[in-house]
Order: sequence, then structure tokens, then C-alpha cells
Amino acid sequence: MLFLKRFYSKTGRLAHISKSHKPGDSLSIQGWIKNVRRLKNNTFLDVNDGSTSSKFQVVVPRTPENQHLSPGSVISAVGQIQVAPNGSFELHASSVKMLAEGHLQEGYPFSPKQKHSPEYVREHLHLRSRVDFIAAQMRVRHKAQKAIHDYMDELDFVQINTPLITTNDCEGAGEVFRVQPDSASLLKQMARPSVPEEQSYFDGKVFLSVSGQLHLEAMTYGLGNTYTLSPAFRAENSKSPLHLAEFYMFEAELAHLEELEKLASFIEQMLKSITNRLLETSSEDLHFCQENSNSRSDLPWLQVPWKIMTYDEAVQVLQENKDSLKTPISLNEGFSKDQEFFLVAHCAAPVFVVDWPAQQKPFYMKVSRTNPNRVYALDLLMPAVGELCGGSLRESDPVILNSHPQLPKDLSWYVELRKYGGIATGGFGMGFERYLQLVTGVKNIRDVIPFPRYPHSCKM
Ligand SMILES: NC(=O)C[C@H](N)C(=O)O
Repeated sequence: MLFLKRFYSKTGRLAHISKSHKPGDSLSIQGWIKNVRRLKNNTFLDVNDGSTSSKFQVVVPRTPENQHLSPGSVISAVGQIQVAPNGSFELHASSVKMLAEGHLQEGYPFSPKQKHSPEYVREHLHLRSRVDFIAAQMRVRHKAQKAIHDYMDELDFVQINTPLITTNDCEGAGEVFRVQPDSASLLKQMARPSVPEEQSYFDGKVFLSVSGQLHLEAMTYGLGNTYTLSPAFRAENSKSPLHLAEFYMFEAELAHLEELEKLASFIEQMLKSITNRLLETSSEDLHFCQENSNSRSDLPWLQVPWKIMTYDEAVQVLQENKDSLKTPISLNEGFSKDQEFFLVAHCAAPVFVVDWPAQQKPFYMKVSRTNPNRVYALDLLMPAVGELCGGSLRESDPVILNSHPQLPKDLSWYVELRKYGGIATGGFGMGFERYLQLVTGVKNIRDVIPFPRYPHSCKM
């Protein structure tokens, strides 16, 4: 075991060489050749192994055996680290082995030196990890997940793997995908007289989860604070650059939470903290993504206190400025994107809109005891993406919950949670890809998830 570890660590990942090595060290690396320059005595290779957005230079003697090294090929190289004239480390290779040919002339869609549009790159999903900005995005995505898990762990939240197959439509918006076996013979074999045949696997209709919230609540009633970072699915016919049919949602449920302001403050601190962690671990990749999407890199919302305004105040601001808005204000549904952006610009900071009309929000939200037309709900509006988080205090009174006209019939278990040692809880959900768009400046949500699913497209 020890021997294996030492052997493995001999091949360095390019991202760590400058931190873990010094000039004169011998080193073995592996990677894809991104560019080749042949000078009189030496050939200079730009090599990348997927661990960083910078290229690493490998210098090899210009010999007939090295003549076949070309962009796209995979090599392993062994040699000594030296300092290049520009001050960065480079590898002077004593031996270079070709591990695989690139075959770039035979239909490879990307040219190593050209910058391709995200739309074009997206047409070749299976190959796009070789494109620098996608690789950078994926590393940021990984580090952002780690930052969330570390942060929540430090605060003693318990991570719950909420189910992806469920009987409930938490949001009650009818945006669920149905799940059933594809095999007709299996359905027939499992059929029962009282159950429609297509439902015979689970003895009822089941869906892909739109939110893990209700399951988190069930766990919070025994464990205290919980969270999940899980896939969620929405069957919406939206082509917008901010929507996906399959996305990841970071959801937390806080025990003994009585005030909406405390939830807003939790979200603000959490977002600032995980973003600062990300700036520490991934600044090179973040800047690479921001530059690639022509976005600003200073994230000014990290430095300012965020605002809170009530729904009524927000509507008033919009009404006073209706001539500057692209869409009319509707009191029956939430704000449009341009209205959300207007409110953020008006506040010159991210803003929590709180105290929403009950009829616009789902059954589980706590009704105001002074105004039954309002619920203790919040939407967090951010620059560039608009709504990033939605959350609420949960209705903890079983009598009020039971009398809600939209309470789904099969949620008696949810009401029962309140009966046996019920507590006050509240929580939120954050679209994880929208968060990535916010910090990297990437315009289309399809480019911050490895394999995007959206209307008319489920490739691979
Ligand atoms: N956990 C949450 O509060 C998120 C909420 N259920 C939503 O999907 O918006």
C-alpha cells in the first residue's frame, strides 16, 4: 500500500508543480499536447493534463524520434525542472513517450489554437472536456461543491441523500417528470387488480424529485439542521439560459427557526463564505472563466451588506418605474427576470424580497399570523442571474396546514411530523448552477454542468 502511494505520487499533476517542486527536481508528467513550436535545437511543447487552465512547457531535444509529436497527442515525459526565461517552471525532458495519437486531422471538431463559441462547443458534448473553459468550469464546480460541504460540516449540518424518485410534487406546480419501468412485460407481470398497469411497479404514480425539501424536513425533525446537494428535475418548456430540466439544488433545513430575517442572514453569510473559499482555491480558474465570458471579475456583492424589502415595497418600486421595465407587473405571479434585475440595480446590492402573497407560493409556507394573505417566504435576487435562492419558514401548525386548499391528499405523513414533538423549521433551496453562473460570469447555464438536459436535448 505504502509502495503504491509513493509510486503514484511520482507523476505530478501540473497544477501543483510550482508549489510542490523546486528547480533541479526530477519529475514525470502526463498530458495532452496543446501546441508545438519547433526551433533549431529544441521542440517546445505546451502540455495540459486537465488540472489547470495554464499550459506547462516541456522542452525536448529536436531529434528525428520527436518529430511526430503533434497537438492533440498524449505523452508522458520524464526530466528535470528548470526555470524558463519568463520565470515559470518548465520540464527539460530526457525522455518522451507517446501514449496516444491525437488524430486531429480526422474529424476532431476543435482547433487547439482557435477560440470556439460556447454554442459550437456544446454540439460536441462528449469531447468538450478538452476545451479549456469547460475544463476550468468543471474544476470550479468541484471546488464549489467542496466549499459547500466543508462549510455545512463546520456548522454541524447533517448531509441527507434525499430520494430522486418520489411520490410528491413538493412545489405543487405540476412540473414533474413521471417515472415508470420501460418494460411492458415487467409491468404486466407486476400488475394488481386495483392499480393501473403503468403504476404497478410502485403501486402508484411516482416522479423525479423537484425538491428534497419535504424529505429534509422529515429528517430535521429528528436530527436538527440538515442539508442536501442533489439533482432536481423540472419539466418546463423553457429555453432560457437560466433553466435546465436536470439541475443540482443545494437545500438546507434549519431547526428551531422562528424568524425569516435569520434565514436571510444565514444565506448571506453562507454565500459570502463559500465564495471567499472558492476565491482562495480556484482564483486562476475563476478568472479564466470570467475572461472567457467577458464578465467582470470583482464580485462587488461580496463587499456590501445585502438588502431586505417586502414584496409590497418591491411592487411599489416597480410600479414607480414601470416605464423602464420590459414586462408588465402582475400581482398573480412572481417577478419577471427584467423586474428582478431592476430591483437588484435599484438596491445596488443583492436583495431578499420577503413576505409574499400566500396565493403565489406553495402550501408548506408559514402563514403570517397578522395577515393571512401573506406567507413568511423569501426570494434572494442577485445580479446576473436574478433569483438564486427561494426559502421560507414552514407552517408548523398541523391545523392550519390541514386546512390549506392546496395541501396534496397523500401528504398526511408531512402533517404528522408536526404532531409528534413538532418544532419550528425553515429553509431554502439554491440552484447550484445559477450560483456557478454568478461567480464565473458564464452566460448560459448549459455550460456550467457537464451534461446539460433541456427541452429537445438529452444527449449521451
Ligand atoms: N428547500 C427549499 O426551500 C427549496 C424549495 N422547495 C424550492 O424548490 O424552491
